[in-house]
Amino acid sequence: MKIVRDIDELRSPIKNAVVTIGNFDGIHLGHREIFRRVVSRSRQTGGTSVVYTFVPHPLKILAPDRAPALINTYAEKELLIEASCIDVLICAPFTRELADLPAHRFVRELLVDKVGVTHLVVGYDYLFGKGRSGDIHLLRRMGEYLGFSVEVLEPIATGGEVYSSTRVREMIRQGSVAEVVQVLGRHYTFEGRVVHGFGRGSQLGFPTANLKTDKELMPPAGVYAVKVKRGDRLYDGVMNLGQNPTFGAAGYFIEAHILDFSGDLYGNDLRVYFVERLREEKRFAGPQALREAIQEDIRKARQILSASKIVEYQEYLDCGKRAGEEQA
Ligand SMILES: Cc1cc2nc3c(=O)[nH]c(=O)nc-3n(C[C@H](O)[C@H](O)[C@H](O)COP(=O)(O)O)c2cc1C
Ligand SMILES: Nc1ncnc2c1ncn2[C@@H]1O[C@H](COP(=O)(O)OP(=O)(O)O)[C@@H](O)[C@H]1O
Repeated sequence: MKIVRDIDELRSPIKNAVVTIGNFDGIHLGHREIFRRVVSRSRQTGGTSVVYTFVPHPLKILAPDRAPALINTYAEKELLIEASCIDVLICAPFTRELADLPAHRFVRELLVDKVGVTHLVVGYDYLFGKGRSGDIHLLRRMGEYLGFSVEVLEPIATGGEVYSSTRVREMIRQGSVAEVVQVLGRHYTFEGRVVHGFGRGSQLGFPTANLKTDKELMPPAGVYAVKVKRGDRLYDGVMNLGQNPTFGAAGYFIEAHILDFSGDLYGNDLRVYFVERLREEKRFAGPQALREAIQEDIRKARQILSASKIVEYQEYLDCGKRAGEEQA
């Protein structure tokens, strides 16, 4: 996948560009259906599939107070879009000037003149341009005289509820990490680097890798059954998010105990996949009561994890095979 970080890098329009535009935070199953349409159309017409998105998320510039915690880091978003078999990702800087560009100028000057759109795929409620005044009617009208077609996707739902980034955020905030798989099509995950904690874990008998991450949206405090990826290996684990109230600690810690593992992890990058929430974080009477609770957490986690298979980014990266299926 080619990544364009500045629209002016595009010296000439992209050949037969089949484009979708949006923020795509979460890359949930609704987003993936949009990408699937873009890829399938570009393959039918010998064109180029293009995702046009913005960095940072527009609300971080326009209304930082209302900007939500992002589901994906920008690095994860790139990986997931690549894994959706897109040819070109435009990650354009979102600036005040861009926000002030009237919708019709955005279409003519950027989408048509710069990107070279021939077919545009958008969701039913897509709004864009200054004051969000551009909508699918404007796109269709402009498409007629500027020579591109517009495909509008109806809302895609599961269990009577439309897939949306807002719904994913609500589920994660509630700790519904098992249920969110139905909306994301994969497990909720983040990456972190192992840093030093207080050195209590080993004394407890359960050393924990304390993680530092730039992930914005995390599930609430509590204990979770997780899978932990280190290099190419995937381990079962238990994770605690919270303040470690048993030790009266102040702060917020993200820590994983990896089952059946011993070794030094400091400085390693680990990717954690949330599989199921086990319980709330509690204040125990002392280390012995906490130790017993962790033993019970591990027992439950083993049961859950032995029966669960996680879906990883790499498993989406099957573009050649999917192209074959579509032709068949
Ligand atoms: C599975 C698991 C469950 C935990 N549950 C709690 C809890 O309910 N309450 C609490 O105070 N600490 C809990 N902890 C966190 C321990 O207090 C923490 O791992 C210990 O203080 C080690 O901290 P350190 O990494 O800074 O040395 C849990 C840890 C694990 C691995
Ligand atoms: N099974 C394991 N799971 C997590 N970390 C482990 C494990 N075995 C060894 N370690 C190592 O032990 C360290 C954690 O020990 P701990 O006593 O909890 O110290 P800290 O307070 O620095 O986290 C981890 O960062 C890692 O390097």
